[in-house]
Amino acid sequence: MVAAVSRLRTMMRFGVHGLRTSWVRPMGTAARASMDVEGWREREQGPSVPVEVVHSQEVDRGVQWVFLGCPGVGKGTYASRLAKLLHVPHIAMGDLVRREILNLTPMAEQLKKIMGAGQLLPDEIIFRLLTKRLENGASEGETGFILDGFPRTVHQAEIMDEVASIDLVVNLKLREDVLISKCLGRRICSECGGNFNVASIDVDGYDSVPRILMPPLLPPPKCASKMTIRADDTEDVVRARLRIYYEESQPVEDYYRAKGLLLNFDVAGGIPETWPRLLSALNLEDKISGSHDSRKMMA
Ligand SMILES: Nc1ncnc2c1ncn2[C@@H]1O[C@H](COP(=O)(O)OP(=O)(O)O)[C@@H](O)[C@H]1O
Repeated sequence: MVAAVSRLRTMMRFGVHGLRTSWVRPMGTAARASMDVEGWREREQGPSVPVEVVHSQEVDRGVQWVFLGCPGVGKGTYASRLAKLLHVPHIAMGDLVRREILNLTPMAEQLKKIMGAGQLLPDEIIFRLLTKRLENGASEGETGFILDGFPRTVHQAEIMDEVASIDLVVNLKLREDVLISKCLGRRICSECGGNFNVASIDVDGYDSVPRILMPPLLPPPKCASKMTIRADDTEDVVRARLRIYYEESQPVEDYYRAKGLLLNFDVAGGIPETWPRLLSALNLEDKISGSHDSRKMMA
């Protein structure tokens, strides 16, 4: 992990000092917003010191997994539970960006606008936020991660491959009508940050597609009056995010499939049914059966 962070930081420095095309994708695709990152660069880059790769070999590290899947599929729900179970951090790219916006950094308004339109942020911003998060984690002894929301493009996946070795990619799947309902039902507690969902999903199956039943995940009374809705969870923006997912992120599935790392998993119900099925698909049932944690994670 320390080596991965050092490599990422080294690549970023090369990027900043002239070899930028090696990792910053040209702007201007339909999905990618362009923004002025000069101010960001100056503030974030810090002094240009040589980076030493501290560990050449990593032993006994935690898992290095990636969660893929459309908006609303439940990446955060399941990645966070698995991260707890496997004692690694859950690193959600969207949360890192939202935190940056809350910190009122000089870039906040631009970030907000791009996110609000459902577009992808420039790679430079994403890599800087991720590097910073991984560096902080490495300094606290973190040795693995479950990434959620990164990589979102083949280019990001290629860069990731150069800095860390991904063990497994879990690709969550759910039909589109349900994804939209789930995004529109999403609520976040402004105080504790807890994620809830007011959508009550019960859609008939057809042909070989099974019926899908997902009860709402309602907040406890202490959070009920503090529910907020993400600015990008409106129907138009959710549809735009889905389009961008199909265009930019679905090829990432093919990328990892070709490497033999992709595990497809159908989310076909609420957490109590899906969580044990996911553990079984990951051969992790023995990690949890009968424990107190098991009951907590199914809620
Ligand atoms: N890897 C990334 N590359 C570019 N932009 C990103 C990335 N991850 C997150 N973002 C930005 O943050 C927004 C929210 O991300 P996230 O919370 O993961 O949403 P979702 O629920 O759509 O998976 C994205 O729509 C995009 O604007």
